[in-house]
Formats: sequence, structure tokens, C-alpha cells
Amino acid sequence: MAKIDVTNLNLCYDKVKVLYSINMMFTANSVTALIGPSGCGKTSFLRTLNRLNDTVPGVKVDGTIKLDGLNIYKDMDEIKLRKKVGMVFQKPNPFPMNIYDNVAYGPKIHGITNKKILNEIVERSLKQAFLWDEVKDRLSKSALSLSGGQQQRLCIARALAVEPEVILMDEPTSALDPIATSKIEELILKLKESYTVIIVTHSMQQAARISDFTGFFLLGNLVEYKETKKLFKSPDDDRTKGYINGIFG
Ligand SMILES: Nc1ncnc2c1ncn2[C@@H]1O[C@H](COP(=O)(O)OP(=O)(O)OP(=O)(O)O)[C@@H](O)[C@H]1O
Repeated sequence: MAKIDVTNLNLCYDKVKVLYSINMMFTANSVTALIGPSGCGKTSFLRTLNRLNDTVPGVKVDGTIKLDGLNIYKDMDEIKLRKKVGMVFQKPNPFPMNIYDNVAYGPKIHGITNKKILNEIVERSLKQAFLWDEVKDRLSKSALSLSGGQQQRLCIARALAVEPEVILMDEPTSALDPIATSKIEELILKLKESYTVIIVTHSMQQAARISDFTGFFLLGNLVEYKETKKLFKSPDDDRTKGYINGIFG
């Protein structure tokens, strides 16, 4: 069964339509890249998967999104959904608090107060995000003292701390240098062993390096969606061909 199944998804902001009848299925333990030129709707689409768009005034979403067979708009509340579907944003956005508290924040919100359990969660999440060795001796220091790449891995650790099943990433490396980028890419490849990862990226090289499936969006339409190797090697649609060959976008 699909981990996430999207059927006939349309999205409007104040009557301006930005997504047109998107049908897309995401398999568990895979990385899917969403690519396409600026403004084609990738982020809007990603944000519907954990209902982040609900907070935008004037937004209208119709169609069906199912997570493990349950309709995310009808069968679960946002809190339960966002525990299962975590998000990492383009710009690292650690909370202005220490490293430990950044990671413990989510579990505390979900009612965990036992210090020993919180310690275990913080250590496990930082290890999963390959950050533990770099920060274990300064957990009480401000998260804002970390480098950009470390901050982004901290944000990933924060997302992992509530044990999600799906991780959405919106251009998670666009603010990072090549070394920090390659660390995050390695991490994403490791994460797919346990999670379903969906990543918006402007880098076709990145999509080719880390994803199993790629969807190409254009003007709010999903033009082509298939295995990454096939999409880059033998795209069916001329618009995909044009985009990956740099003719537009
Ligand atoms: N909150 C909003 N209110 C109104 N319009 C919006 C809002 N967010 C996005 N849009 C519009 O929706 C369209 C799709 O934007 P979106 O950010 O989803 O595209 P994108 O493919 O992720 O772009 P980029 O690659 O530049 O981040 C754009 O025309 C954008 O201006």
C-alpha cells in the first residue's frame, strides 16, 4: 500500500489556482524529489501533505490525501498528522534556545516529561541526524551558535525526535555550502531506511543523487512522475526533456 496517496488535488489561494488535479503516490522507505521551475507549485504541494497550508487565509484545497489509508483532512487532526509527517524548511530555523531543548521541545509538547526518557530521545535523534559527536559536549549552548549546516541537521534531529513516519523537506540545502550539503544528502539516504522522504529541490544533480522517484511540476501540473533514473534518462514528455536539458526554468 502507498504510504501517501494523493488523488485529484487542487489548490487555490484566493481563487488563484496553483495546483491542478495532482495524482501522486509515495512509497514507504523511499526518497521522492519534486522538481520544476520557480512558482510551479512544489512548495504549495509539499505543504498540503501536512496541512501547513491550512493556516494561509483564503486557501482552498480539494481532492483526497491519504496517509496509510486515512484521509488527512477528515480522519485525523493536524496535531496527530504533524507528529507523523514532519517538516524541514529551506532556511535552518532552530528555536532561540539551547541545543538540548530544541530537540526535546516536540516530545515535551506531546507529554513526555521524564528526564531520562527525554535524554534518550535527544541523544538518539542527534545521532540519527549525525550531529551527536559535534554537539554532545555543548548541549546547553545556544542552537544559534551552530554553523548553518549544523543548524539544519539540528532541525532534522528536532523533526526526528517525535518519531515521524514521513519527512517533508523544502530545499533543505539551498542555504548551505557544498560540504554541509553533502552531509545532509548522506543523511537523507540513511533516513530512507526508516522514513518516507519527500524533498523539494532546485538542483537536478541533487534529485539524481539522492532520490528514487522524481516528479516534475510545471505551472501547477504534475507533468511526469517516475523512477528518477528513467525520468532523467528517458523522459516521456517534451516539457520534462526541455527542463532537464536546461532549455527553460
Ligand atoms: N501564501 C500564498 N498566498 C498567495 N499565493 C501564494 C502563496 N504561496 C504561494 N503562492 C503562489 O502560488 C504559486 C506557487 O508557489 P510555490 O511557492 O508553491 O511554488 P514553488 O514551485 O515552490 O516555487 P519556488 O521554487 O520559487 O519556491 C506562485 O504563483 C506563488 O506566488
